[in-house]
Amino acid sequence: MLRSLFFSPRIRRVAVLSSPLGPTLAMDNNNRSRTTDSSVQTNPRIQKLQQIVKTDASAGWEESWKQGVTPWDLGRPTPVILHLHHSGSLPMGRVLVPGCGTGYDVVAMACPGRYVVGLDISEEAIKKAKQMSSSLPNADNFTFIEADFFSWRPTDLFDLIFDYTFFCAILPEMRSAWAQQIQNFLKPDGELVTLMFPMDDHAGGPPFKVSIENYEEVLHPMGFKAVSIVDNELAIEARKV
Ligand SMILES: C[S@@+](CC[C@H](N)C(=O)[O-])C[C@H]1O[C@@H](n2cnc3c(N)ncnc32)[C@H](O)[C@@H]1O
Repeated sequence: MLRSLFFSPRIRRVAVLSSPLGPTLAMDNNNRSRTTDSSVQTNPRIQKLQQIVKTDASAGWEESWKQGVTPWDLGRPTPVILHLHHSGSLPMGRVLVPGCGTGYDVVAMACPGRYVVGLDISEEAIKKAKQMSSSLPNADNFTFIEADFFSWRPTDLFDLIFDYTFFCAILPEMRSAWAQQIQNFLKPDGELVTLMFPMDDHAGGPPFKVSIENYEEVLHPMGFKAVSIVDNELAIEARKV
């Protein structure tokens, strides 16, 4: 485990889970990550994604879904989300998953008492998410919405936002706007849980490299403080950067 931090309950909380230290990843005392892992840069499917998305960030995502270039898609819920759900560690109420993709995590967290909204800019992604989930027994506990996270206006605020591979998918210059929307969408005592990936040294994206400092830089001005930063022991092998 890296560290756990607790702050006054009056301060908006953010729970951050980082990927575990991979064999080539080192963290110094300031938690700055250094790694020589180049898997993100050398993965041909990620290179293809970057070619598609760099032409036009919004149309590019739709195109990547249409072409089936979705190297991030696990085909199942994120293991740590299942663990947090089954161990009763997630808040009930309303949950938002921005950039939800096929929506496995949306479905995994949805239950009586917890209504989950999956949001994605891609029509094709939302179509796939609905196809995957419409006949599930908990279908009344979630919904999928096609919208741009940066211009969307929800009718009700959220108790929890779960961000996984969305922060790293957007252009780094959009990160302040991301934090502003997180602030806009959460209830005053709401929580953000985000899995930090990829914590490496590569250039370009998506996925763009992230660090704890990158999150703090945009979330601190919004009044967020980390309450917990822990290794994600359940990260799948390819995401251990
Ligand atoms: C790297 S994928 C992650 C998908 C999902 N979170 C997962 O882990 O399987 C990023 C997703 O964000 C969506 N996206 C990109 N920009 C967006 C935006 N401005 N608003 C909403 N969704 C967006 C893309 O269509 C894509 O499905």
